[in-house]
Amino acid sequence: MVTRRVDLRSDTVTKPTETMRAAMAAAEVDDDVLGNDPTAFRLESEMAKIMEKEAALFVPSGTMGNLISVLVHCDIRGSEVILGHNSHIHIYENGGISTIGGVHPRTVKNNADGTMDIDSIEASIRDPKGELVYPTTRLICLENTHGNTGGRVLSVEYTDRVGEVAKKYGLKLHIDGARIFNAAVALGVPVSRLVQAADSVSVCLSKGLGAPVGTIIVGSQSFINKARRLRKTLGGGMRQVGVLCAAALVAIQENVAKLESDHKKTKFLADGLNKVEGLEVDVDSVETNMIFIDILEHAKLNAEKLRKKLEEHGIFVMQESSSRIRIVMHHQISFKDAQFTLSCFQQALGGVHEENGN
Ligand SMILES: Cc1ncc(COP(=O)(O)O)c(C=O)c1O
Ligand SMILES: C[C@@H](O)[C@H](N)C(=O)O
Repeated sequence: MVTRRVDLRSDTVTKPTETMRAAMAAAEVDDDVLGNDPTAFRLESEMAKIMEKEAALFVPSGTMGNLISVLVHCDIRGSEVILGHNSHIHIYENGGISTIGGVHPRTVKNNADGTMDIDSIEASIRDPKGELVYPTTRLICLENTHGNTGGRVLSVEYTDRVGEVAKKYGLKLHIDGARIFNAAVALGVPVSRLVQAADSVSVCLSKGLGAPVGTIIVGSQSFINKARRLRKTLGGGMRQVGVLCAAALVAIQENVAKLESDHKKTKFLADGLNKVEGLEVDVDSVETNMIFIDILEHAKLNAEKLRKKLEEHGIFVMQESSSRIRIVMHHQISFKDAQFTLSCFQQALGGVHEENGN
């Protein structure tokens, strides 16, 4: 009977801490549709201040945060958004910006580091001379950290340069900042500086920050006023939402400081896994809390069998393909859990290969 559970499927799996549960139970609440739930107001004010934007809005999920942000910026029919071909908005949000919002996606190739080449972004902006036939480019979306490239960090300089392109062509810039705090901690910069060029940011509270639910979108007061109305249209207006916001306030107070340790545990595990027989990890690309593990041809087990074998020991990972597994670290994984996880991989696959072996 396995008693230990090491859940590395995602940083979305964390459970509310005791302090979060106490804060939820004691939360001061009111109807957030009819006015302002006082705890929601506190959270929104706190996040607007941290991100150095005029205003903020609590929404139920990162998907809704991105959808609302894109739809506010692209509120005219025939709008087009430039985004990464490997971005969360393009791949994991059911095409909501198009199916619900009628916004046309124009994808630009994501590089291995999560960026899109600036000249490719610029070349993808529609020429106004063709407005009779072309969609109209209105928005550029970045994602920081970038999930599908393994939690890669976009730099301040890169973000500022994309912001300059947006300004040059009269476009808006949205950042899917589901893990923006991980990026800021990895860079050692204030999160407000990292998003300075953005007109809007969607910040997940329910990922590395460890809140049970929710996302905050930040931007100008005018943007947030429109976002609040769209949130209601989408059914995201909630009543005594302070119960959830109270946990998010605790998450911000307690867990931002733990992100650096999450990254260290991730790096330790990546280093160790790269030495396991039959596995390959691009350790240099591990910058935050994610690891993509490639299962080599000659490995004793394929991804499916390895995932099942690990589950026998209470270790849960995300299978990305027949030959790739993803691990996401979070504050409820201890360093000992990371060591235990490594030993289970070693045991399942037959030990450690030489440093520069297969
Ligand atoms: C980069 C990124 N953006 C957005 C989301 C959507 O967040 P949610 O699952 O809360 O809808 C996720 C989900 O984990 C994500 O990884
Ligand atoms: C899979 C994806 O939707 C989720 N955001 C995660 O990273 O776990």
